Amino acid sequence: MPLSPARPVPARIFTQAERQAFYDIVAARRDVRNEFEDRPIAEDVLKRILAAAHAAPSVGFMQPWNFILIRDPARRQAVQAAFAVANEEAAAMFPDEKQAAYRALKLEGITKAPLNIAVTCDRSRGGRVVLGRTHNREMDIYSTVCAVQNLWLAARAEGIGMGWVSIFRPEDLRRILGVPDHVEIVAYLCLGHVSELYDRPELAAKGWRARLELETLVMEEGWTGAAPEEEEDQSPAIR
Ligand SMILES: Cc1cc2c(cc1C)N(C[C@H](O)[C@H](O)[C@H](O)COP(=O)(O)O)c1[nH]c(=O)[nH]c(=O)c1N2
Repeated sequence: MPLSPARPVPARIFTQAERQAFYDIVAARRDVRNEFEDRPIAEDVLKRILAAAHAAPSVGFMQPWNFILIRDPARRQAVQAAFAVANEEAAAMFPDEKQAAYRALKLEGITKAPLNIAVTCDRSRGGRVVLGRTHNREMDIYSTVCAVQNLWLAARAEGIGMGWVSIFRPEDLRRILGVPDHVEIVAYLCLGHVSELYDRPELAAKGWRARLELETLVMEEGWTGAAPEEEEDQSPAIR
């Protein structure tokens, strides 16, 4: 395939409607646990979502990710069982007065969602010395998280809900999925069509934790001290 010349081409200017569509998708993305419908995701849709993930930035263009697609009900049952063990341990970590509220939350859609995806980071890809990772070894993990966020937004654009489940003993997932030691499991994701979604984070809707005010998080020129936590804002549209 002929390569295009190695110099910049004009940057496309997006229309106001295109920009707004992007911000609407960002604002309407949710972490989904329970609203999954029981119908498969079409292969062409899945391909586009994965292509969006693969278009993410990565340190030294390392592209350290793999996407393990998990559809087998028996394997998802095993993952669900691993979650249940860890979730019981998790509940016990909260102060007594929060444990009942924690146990009332639904924190995964592993068997309800028709598709699970484990996103991994191959820490050996691209060799030992990677451009941009020379002074911070975690940059390949951060890159993989960028891919997860692209995947999450693309899924929402396609009408697919996604939930991230992180309440596992890492060694349990590694065993169930047969992941080798040099590869880190960065995210375990549940995906499926959704026709209903919360209009704000479910944890906010259920009173677990409120969204912080953006203005309290922005600092000028240097660290000026974290502000005390404020009242919930109502997740306004981004305009
Ligand atoms: C790294 C990471 C890990 C997790 C999550 C997210 C991220 C980024 N979230 C989802 C999280 O609770 C959710 O994103 C916030 O509550 C905000 O809600 P929205 O994503 O805006 O709907 C999440 N949710 C859940 O029900 N079980 C889980 O184990 C996790 N784990």
